[in-house]
Amino acid sequence: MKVMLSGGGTGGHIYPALALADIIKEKEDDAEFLYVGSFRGVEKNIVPKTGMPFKQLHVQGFKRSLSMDNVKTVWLFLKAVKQAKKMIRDFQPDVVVGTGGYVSGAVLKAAQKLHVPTVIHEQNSVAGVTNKFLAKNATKIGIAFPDAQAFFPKEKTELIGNPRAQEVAKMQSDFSWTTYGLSDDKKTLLIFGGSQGAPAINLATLAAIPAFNERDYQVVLVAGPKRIDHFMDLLKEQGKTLSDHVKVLPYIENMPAVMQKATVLVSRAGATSIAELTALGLPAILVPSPFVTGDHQSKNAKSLVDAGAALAIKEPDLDGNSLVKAADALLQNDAQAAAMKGQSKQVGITDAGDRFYALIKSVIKN
Ligand SMILES: CC(=O)N[C@H]1[C@@H](OP(=O)(O)OP(=O)(O)OC[C@H]2O[C@@H](n3ccc(=O)[nH]c3=O)[C@H](O)[C@@H]2O)O[C@H](CO)[C@@H](O)[C@@H]1O
Repeated sequence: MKVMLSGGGTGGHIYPALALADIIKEKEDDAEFLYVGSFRGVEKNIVPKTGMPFKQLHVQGFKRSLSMDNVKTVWLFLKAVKQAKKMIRDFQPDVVVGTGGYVSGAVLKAAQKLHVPTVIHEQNSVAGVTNKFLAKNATKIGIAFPDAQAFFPKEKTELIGNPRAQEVAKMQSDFSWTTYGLSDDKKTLLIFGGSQGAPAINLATLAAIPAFNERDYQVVLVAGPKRIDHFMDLLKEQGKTLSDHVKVLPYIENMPAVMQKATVLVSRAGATSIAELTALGLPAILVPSPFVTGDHQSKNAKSLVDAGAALAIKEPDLDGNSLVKAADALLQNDAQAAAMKGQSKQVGITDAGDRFYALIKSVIKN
């Protein structure tokens, strides 16, 4: 099987594509892949490290206001479609899979024009702009939340979950907290704000540091590669220090392995993070980002809160006190954490990768 993958911009679009590739490789060891990403998104840092062949296109997003930049966006898009067509003719994929982000718009549009089967994956409960644009001509559409069905033609849409969930659920983690100078015998609160870190979560954690320094559980904040320096500057300015059991990191490469060893998670309500934490049944405190299309993170979070699988704190209500209160509620109350774990597992779709693979197989012409 020859599969062209495209998804870009943020980790939430990239990791599902990579998880799908791993599942295909497990089933067909002669499978071939080509990943097409953008020059701007984080895929340029993530994909080459996997050893997968990687090509890039220049694309950019639309501005919401009237702007000359939008003329450039259209011009870049048309140019990218042309270049993508050449990549498709050279690689001759059996199927082209798009997991969201502007670059996947150009790549799948090119495939649709060349009559190559296309499958799109929507990770959120609210469909993204690119997937809505591609849906009409897509061969099949895989969704991760039942609510997303409303955005797509019913006859070609299937609830498959997020393949990253299966990857995380199956992984045998040999990660040890000693990697970060912590103990494997203590409970650990892992805090991260999506793949890029979140200022509001970082600031609340900063305010909570004196309390966390006093707790008997460990705390790890992943501040984000571009945000950690600012966090450390503020920490110094405020005259605060980190105790031995509180750590701040820029990014965690092997997040699925690390998540397996966490006790409670504080996270944005990005689709991939949710797929991962429900696959593990990890009790979570979700802080939905208010800055995303259609407020989809609040809807993602609500579906978990309604199921008793997570707590949520709205960003305006998030501060040091509310963060510590929610963390204590789960880390100092084993019964509540255990109940949430059970509910979270109920929500997770841990065979999402197998379902995605079946969907891909169903569109390939023999
Ligand atoms: C701000 C924004 O537009 N966010 C969107 C983006 O999420 P974004 O990419 O920020 O977040 P997601 O929660 O979907 O995914 C984050 C991914 O990054 C990984 N990770 C994170 C931190 C780290 O240190 N290491 C690491 O590997 C997580 O394990 C996860 O796999 O795409 C998602 C999927 O369409 C959407 O639901 C989000 O609303």
